[in-house]
Amino acid sequence: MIVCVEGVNGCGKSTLAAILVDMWTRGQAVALDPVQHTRFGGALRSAIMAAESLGADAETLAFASARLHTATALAGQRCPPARELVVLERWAGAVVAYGTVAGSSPFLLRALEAALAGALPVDVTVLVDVPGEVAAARLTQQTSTQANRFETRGSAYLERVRRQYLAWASLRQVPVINGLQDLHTIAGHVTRLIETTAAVTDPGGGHTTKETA
Ligand SMILES: Nc1ncnc2c1ncn2[C@@H]1O[C@H](COP(=O)(O)OP(=O)(O)O)[C@@H](O)[C@H]1O
Ligand SMILES: Cc1cn([C@H]2C[C@H](O)[C@@H](COP(=O)(O)OP(=O)(O)O)O2)c(=O)[nH]c1=O
Repeated sequence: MIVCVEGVNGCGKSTLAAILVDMWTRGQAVALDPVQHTRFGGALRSAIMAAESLGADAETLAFASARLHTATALAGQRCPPARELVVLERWAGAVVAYGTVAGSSPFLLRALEAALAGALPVDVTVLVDVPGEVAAARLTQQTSTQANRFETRGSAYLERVRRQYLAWASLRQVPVINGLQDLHTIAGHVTRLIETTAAVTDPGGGHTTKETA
């Protein structure tokens, strides 16, 4: 089972991914950042962050390339069986939302979105939605990790990315979860979506997750 959590920086993806992994009872569960999952992706991300002036299409292509390489790596390990859980922090939605705000060509974005969708069979995708202001405030409070250049552009930038994410979710019928709710309520929503999908893909598999409190 591959679950993808999309959303702007600070919407709660990493925290939610950790909760989902912790709640999984069927088999192994792992959360991963598909950009940095491989050494190649990590190196690309460092190069993107270090680049002084990177054109929008070059930047979008580089992010997508890192993600596509992760798809190859996951396929090499064979895609997870229904009893295992992989939670991806962003996939194709990020390319569209961040890429649109960056000013990438719509043709390139459409092609990359299709390539990403074809590269990995994501079972459940959700968008965790928070206003840019809330996301920016959460990021300012975070002291554990060093902010990247996308995280220091402020609430207006995050709000623009959020709007693109919402437009994408509406077009692709991706469920939108209100990220202002309590984390366990959010995890409960995602768990129900996972259970519904699991009932179709692994009908005899029994309960997927622990009860949410
Ligand atoms: N639903 C929530 N309510 C309140 N705070 C939250 C919620 N989700 C995440 N946070 C907090 O917001 C900050 C950013 O969360 P994080 O999971 O790192 O976001 P992301 O991975 O999307 O950048 C963290 O300090 C986290 O504890
Ligand atoms: C253009 C573009 C930007 N971004 C932005 C959003 C992230 O803040 C930043 C780094 O991505 P990533 O390493 O996936 O996430 P994070 O640092 O938030 O854990 O790049 C993408 O993720 N994908 C894209 O296609």
